[in-house]
Amino acid sequence: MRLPRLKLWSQCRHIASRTDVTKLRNIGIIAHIDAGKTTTTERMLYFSGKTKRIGNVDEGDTVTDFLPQERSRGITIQSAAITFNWQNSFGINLIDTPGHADFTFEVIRSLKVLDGCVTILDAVAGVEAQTEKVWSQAKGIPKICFINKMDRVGAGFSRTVKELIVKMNTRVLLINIPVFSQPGPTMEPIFEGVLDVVNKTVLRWTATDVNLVNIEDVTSDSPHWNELVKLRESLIETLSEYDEDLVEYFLETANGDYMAIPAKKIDHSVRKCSLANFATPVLCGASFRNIGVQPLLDAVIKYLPSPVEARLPDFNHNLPVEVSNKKGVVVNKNHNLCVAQAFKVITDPIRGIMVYVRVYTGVLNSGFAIFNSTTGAKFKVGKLVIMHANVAEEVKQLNAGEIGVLTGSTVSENVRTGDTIIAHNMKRDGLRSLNKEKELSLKINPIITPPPVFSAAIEPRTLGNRKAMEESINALIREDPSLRVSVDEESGQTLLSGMGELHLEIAKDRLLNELNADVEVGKVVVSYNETLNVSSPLQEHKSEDGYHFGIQVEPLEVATETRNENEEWHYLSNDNNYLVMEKGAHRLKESNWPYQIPYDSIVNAILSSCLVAFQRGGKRARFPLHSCVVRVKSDWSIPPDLNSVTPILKISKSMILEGLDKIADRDYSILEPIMNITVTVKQQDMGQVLQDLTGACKANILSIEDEHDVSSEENFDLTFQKIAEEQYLPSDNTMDKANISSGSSINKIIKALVPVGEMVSYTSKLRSLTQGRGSYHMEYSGMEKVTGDRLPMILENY
Ligand SMILES: Nc1nc2c(ncn2[C@@H]2O[C@H](COP(=O)(O)OP(=O)(O)OP(=O)(O)O)[C@@H](O)[C@H]2O)c(=O)[nH]1
Repeated sequence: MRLPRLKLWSQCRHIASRTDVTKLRNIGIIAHIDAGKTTTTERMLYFSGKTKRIGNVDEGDTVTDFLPQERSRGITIQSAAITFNWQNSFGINLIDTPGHADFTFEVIRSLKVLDGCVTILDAVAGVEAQTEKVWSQAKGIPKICFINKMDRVGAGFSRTVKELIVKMNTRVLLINIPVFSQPGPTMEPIFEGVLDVVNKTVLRWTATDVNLVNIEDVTSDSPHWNELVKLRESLIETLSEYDEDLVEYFLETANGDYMAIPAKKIDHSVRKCSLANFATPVLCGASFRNIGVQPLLDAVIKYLPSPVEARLPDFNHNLPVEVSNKKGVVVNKNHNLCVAQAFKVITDPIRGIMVYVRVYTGVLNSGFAIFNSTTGAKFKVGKLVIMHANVAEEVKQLNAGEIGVLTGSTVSENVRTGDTIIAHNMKRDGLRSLNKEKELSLKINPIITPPPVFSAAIEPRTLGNRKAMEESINALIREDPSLRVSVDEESGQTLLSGMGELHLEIAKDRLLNELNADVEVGKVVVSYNETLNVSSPLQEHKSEDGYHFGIQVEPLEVATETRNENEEWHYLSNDNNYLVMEKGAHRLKESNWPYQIPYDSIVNAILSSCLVAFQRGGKRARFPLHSCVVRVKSDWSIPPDLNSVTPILKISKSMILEGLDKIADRDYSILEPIMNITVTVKQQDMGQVLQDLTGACKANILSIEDEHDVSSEENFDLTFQKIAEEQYLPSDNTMDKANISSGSSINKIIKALVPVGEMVSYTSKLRSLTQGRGSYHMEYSGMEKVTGDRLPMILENY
């Protein structure tokens, strides 16, 4: 046996090359609440040399959770983007996302611009509900799994891996597994390091210096040898299912010896499988104890894609896209075209509005003219910066693949979350030389926001404060488009709506304490909607001065049933409403356009009318309309010399409203948000919790399972069940001992569908029902029509 050696896992001193796109990784950290995302991010920043001390969530001094509300509550609310370096000249742009379901939108918009993900799992809790959700949202993005909290009593590495295979339907590649020391026969094993399957070493972290790692080669006389042989065999067998080159090497060069394949060869093969989403590399550690984070960073570089290997965004036009290591992504064969997407807006107290963008192709230069193809705005970009947590580095340009920030007064009115921006790489005012029809109208498909489920009324304390209140609400919404504001036409009341109670609570907190708004916030109520049961009669408008429109309002399900390729569907808002333009003669719009006003402007004008009309609400209780469609018949026309969209706006708005008025009251239905809830309780509390769910909460119980029991999985796929059974996994010694010694009962998981209105303040209710032993996770499932005795109850309360 060779003697162990000490490695100083020195902090990265190299400056990443900003021009070599193959050395860039844009990654996100995703997981269930409290899995350890922020703790892991803090360690990554420290080990990369970006910070000089390690911040802790529990002490409220982390770099990425810098909002006062994040620090005081110990949770992530906003995703934070940070840039740091690792290994020889690699740059990592990392986004730490929130785990709470109320902030799902933050995760969705981050995933849109990321090329790879690190999924963090809590080794005790296993694969939790929100992890399943974000995993499915990150479909198609290569992922690495980090099984964290291996130091906790009850940690189960293999049990968690098994859940991962069955619940996420993925093969796994065990890159390292936990190593424990056993202080005494009756004592708990202590997690101290990992067995590195690829490099055939054991890594032990020293308690005295977090940067020092004790590395021991595993040779045939080592106690870890037998385990390593089994793990290597299993790893190579899984890789061989995808990678024929490895099979060839294994048979011909390594002579069928699993231990003879060099680490480089295996890493290359793992990368192939990971990029193809064939399997998920799995590592483990305990970030809080600084164990396992450096190998995780190595894995990010080795197994996750660079921007040229990543999937491309969905563009609205089918333009040719070429990808090469040297030139990166080139759209429409135009090397001068820069396309970027804004994915996050924040208001910094010193720098003002900051817009985070991901550049997909070309170069974004400071001081150059930019075209926002989503809104049609043209402006000059001010300063460009790269964010290192809350420290900004000013740069002259952002290259393809990079994530950076636009600042300056011009960006605040001109860019919102989700907008596509176009620029010329070389010329300050080069927009005119770009192709108008194809390049300047190129859009990355927008980020769809989920609908809000709760609202609260907001009133200024004094009448003179209304303007200041509106400005503060606008600032809040600019940062978080999953918050929504609406004004009731009749009462003039302003309603702020959000994704959950916590979401609104944080919004209220920020409004009062950060933006110093002098407002009164009402109690939280459910965001009900209304929908149509029947279509409106066809409304026709024909005037001598050349306007002709045929407009009809329909329930979404009616429009979906008859949907065909002669229709153009435009998504309206998160209320699941659409505008359908029947194509007809206007299909020839590009080659033979008879009007002065461009087609897109006409559509945008009608979209605005739809929004206003749907927001006015239905006839039952004036709740905003949901799942409705405005259909514009194909034979519409406008005066050819018309140069303003105002008349189109006016005509279409009044036609939609007339159509809605002609539908009888009884043909409107109230819709309520239905939530998917997962409650985790001890066996002894289950009866009471179930009784409350089915009784007071009107829940529809979907299933009751033992925690970690994957045999009754809903998405149960026999192939992956078999893969899980065949996967070689070491025994979970801490978990078994923990269960035997504490005799703790297994948790039960109740899954149900519940109307959101019955879940207000459920956190405190569950706490009292279970003496604080229960927990739950809730997310939006969909809207359902309210029937029976719930209907008069809802109408009475409004
Ligand atoms: N024992 C142990 N505790 C850990 C470990 N990593 C994180 N924690 C603790 O777990 C709790 C949650 O950690 P966070 O890093 O805030 O988790 P998160 O996933 O970022 O949480 P949200 O952002 O709110 O979703 C904190 O109390 C951490 O100290 C670990 O490796 N071992």
